[in-house]
Amino acid sequence: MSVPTPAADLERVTGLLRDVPDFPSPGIRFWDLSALLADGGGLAATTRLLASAADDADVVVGIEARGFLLGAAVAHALGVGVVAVRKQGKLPMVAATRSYDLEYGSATLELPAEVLRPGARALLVDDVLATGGTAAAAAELVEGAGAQVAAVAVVLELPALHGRERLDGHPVHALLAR
Ligand SMILES: O=P(O)(O)OC[C@H]1O[C@H](OP(=O)(O)OP(=O)(O)O)[C@H](O)[C@@H]1O
Ligand SMILES: Nc1ncnc2[nH]cnc12
Repeated sequence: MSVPTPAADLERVTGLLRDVPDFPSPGIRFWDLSALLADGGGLAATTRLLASAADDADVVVGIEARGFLLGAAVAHALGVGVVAVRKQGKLPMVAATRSYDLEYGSATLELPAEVLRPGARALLVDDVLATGGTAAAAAELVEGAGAQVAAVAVVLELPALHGRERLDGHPVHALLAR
């Protein structure tokens, strides 16, 4: 069977994206990838499209929690490993910590110690880029460890929240914008 075209992949991703009003708080339009991740063809299409953001990356960094699912799939597709950037308090050995605000609260991310090689080209993967607080914190953690951000790849960008502007010119590869 032939590999679907990027246009066919994008159509499949678009058709499986859901939005939910007033979650997790009133006024937030929440983009839910559950149906996309649960669909084998949809997950494969998403993985191919995200992996094309930086096919020369030598590690993927997946951001908790939804970025873990996508990050591991993208890493497997690229034949590289995945580093899980976690919410505070989950890792036994921590290289560095960054706090940030997002659309509906604040959070703290941690990079595991001794797994990101200095000089590595890291592809950051997450589901949504909204205010950019999460991706910017992850990028700072990566760079603080002496690695480079090859690109930030997300399924969905919310351009009204200007997340891209917080990413210091790092290439952003968003499959869709809403
Ligand atoms: O661009 P930002 O405004 O920072 O928002 C984007 C982040 O928000 C969501 O994660 P959330 O913190 O809700 O965590 P979860 O994936 O663990 O549910 C999403 O998965 C991104 O990581
Ligand atoms: N509106 C939204 N939908 C899903 N994830 C998000 N992360 C931040 N804002 C979001």
